[in-house]
This record gives sequence, structure tokens and C-alpha cells, in this order.
Amino acid sequence: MEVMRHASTFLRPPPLPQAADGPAPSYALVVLNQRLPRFAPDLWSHAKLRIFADGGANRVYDGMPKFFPEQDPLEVRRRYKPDGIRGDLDSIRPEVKEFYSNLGVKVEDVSYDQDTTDLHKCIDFICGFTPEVDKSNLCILVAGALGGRFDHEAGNLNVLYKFSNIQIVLLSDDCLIQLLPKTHCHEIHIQSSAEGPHCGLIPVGAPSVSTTTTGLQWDLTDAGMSFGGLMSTSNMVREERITVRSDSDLLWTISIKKKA
Ligand SMILES: Nc1ncnc2c1ncn2[C@@H]1O[C@H](COP(=O)(O)OP(=O)(O)OP(=O)(O)O)[C@@H](O)[C@H]1O
Ligand SMILES: Cc1ncc(C[n+]2csc(CCO)c2C)c(N)n1
Repeated sequence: MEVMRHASTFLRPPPLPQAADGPAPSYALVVLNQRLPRFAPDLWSHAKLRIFADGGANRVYDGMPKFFPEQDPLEVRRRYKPDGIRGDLDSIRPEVKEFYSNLGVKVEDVSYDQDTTDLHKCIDFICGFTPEVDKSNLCILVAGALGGRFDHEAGNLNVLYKFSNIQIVLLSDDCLIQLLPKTHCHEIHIQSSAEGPHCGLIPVGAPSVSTTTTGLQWDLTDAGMSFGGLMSTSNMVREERITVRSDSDLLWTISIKKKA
């Protein structure tokens, strides 16, 4: 089975130290309608493509200048100009929409589709933008995906499953979540200055009959996991390299340190 490597190098300021083997991922950033994480400027620097999901535009417009209190807010807003704004546009404020439109940013109203979330629509946009050959190297960072309304959080988790062939990382100030598809063995390289030690492995889509891990304080050896049964929450990373192999798709979650 092929190995999929994961490393949260986006939590560290660029330039990137090479933490894992293979080429560095090509990052895209989606900003959702929640308070910006404190490391938002670093995520922005890592990304080659940046999209605001509807009200996410208000968050950057209002929030980015607060990270640079000594700088002119207008200059900061101009510097943090996205490649696109997408959504049903019921949350972006009129003056924010006008500001980015005047900068030449395409603001796309996709409200005709009321069956998919704004995050889903933004991932579609990124996929359309990324040539097929580059998709295997693509990693989409989603800022503001956790905390807040549970229906939104569940919708955001669902996007991991809908686009299970693409690496997507849901982020809040406190933790990150990503899907470990059962089609691969997983090797997770812990950025111990920025993440951990608390972590979890959660079988959200379906129970797992057999999961085996290495590098955790409470490793699983050919163990079953399910809601109503065993679940690996409040686990701890013990080594810099974690391995996971499962017969079921699992969510991997790890805490993000307050001071990187
Ligand atoms: N409280 C929240 N918790 C988690 N994610 C959120 C939250 N609020 C918004 N989001 C994410 O940000 C995206 C854009 O938010 P926005 O409020 O603009 O969406 P919306 O579709 O208008 O939401 P609503 O369901 O309130 O009409 C959502 O699709 C969702 O992915
Ligand atoms: C069964 C079902 N439940 C809820 C919605 C509503 N909905 C889901 S995504 C979305 C867009 C949000 O920007 C909306 C309104 C639906 N369509 N179908």
C-alpha cells in the first residue's frame, strides 16, 4: 500500500524547513466566516492561491489590520488581496465587496446552488484552478473551520469526505483536522514546536475493524474503533513520526500550540 506523508509545515513561518521526504506541498488557503486564527499571516505566506468564502472576506478585511497595528489598515488590506471571493454572498458586507471588487478581485455569486456549502464551492474553484498534474501535491488549508456552529463544523468535515482525493486541513486556533483515507498507509511528521501533544483518531464515516498505529502514547494494535465503542481521543504523540494504518477512513486531529 502506498504511503501518504503529512507534515504541518504551514504552522511554521516560511521559509520552510523540509520536514518530510518528497516535494514540498503546494498550499492553497480558504478563509471562512470565523475569527482569523492568530497564525493567519503565516498561512497566507505559505499559500499560492487564496480564496475567501463569502463572509470570510469580512474577517480578513477587519482582522488582518489588527495583526499589524503599526501599519496603515488600507495598506494591509491591499496586501492581503485574495485570488477570488465565492459564495452565496449573503454575509459579505457591501463596502467589503466593493473594496475587493475595486482591487480587481472577482466576486462570484453562486447562490443558485443551495445544496453545497460555501467551503465546497471554494474547493471546487481551487480544483478548477489547479492543473491535474499538480493535484497530488496540493494541500488546501481552511482557516476558521472549527468552533462555532456545529452544523457548519459538520458541513466542513463532510467536505473532507467529499474531496477525499485532495489533502485538506481544517484549522482553528486550537487544533487541526484532516482525513486519513483507508487507501493509504499514513506517516505523520509532527512539528513539535507548533503542534501536539494532544491528538486523536476518530472513525467518523464508518467503524474501523482494524487500526494499527505507532508513535502514540496509547497505540492501537489491530484494534476496532466505533462511536459507542473505543475511540482514540485524548491521546498523546510520543514520537516525531506517527504511522497509521486502518481499514476505515479516520479523522486525525492534533492540538496547535499557543506559542509556536
Ligand atoms: N460558526 C461557524 N463554524 C464553522 N464554520 C463556519 C461558521 N460560520 C461560517 N462557517 C464557514 O464559513 C463559510 C461561509 O460562512 P457564511 O456565514 O458566509 O456562510 P452562509 O452560507 O451564509 O451560512 P449560513 O448557514 O449562516 O447562511 C460557511 O460555508 C462555513 O463553511
Ligand atoms: C437536506 C438539505 N438540508 C439543508 C439544505 C440547506 N443548505 C445546505 S448547503 C446550503 C448553502 C449554504 O450556503 C444550504 C442552504 C439543503 N439544501 N438540503
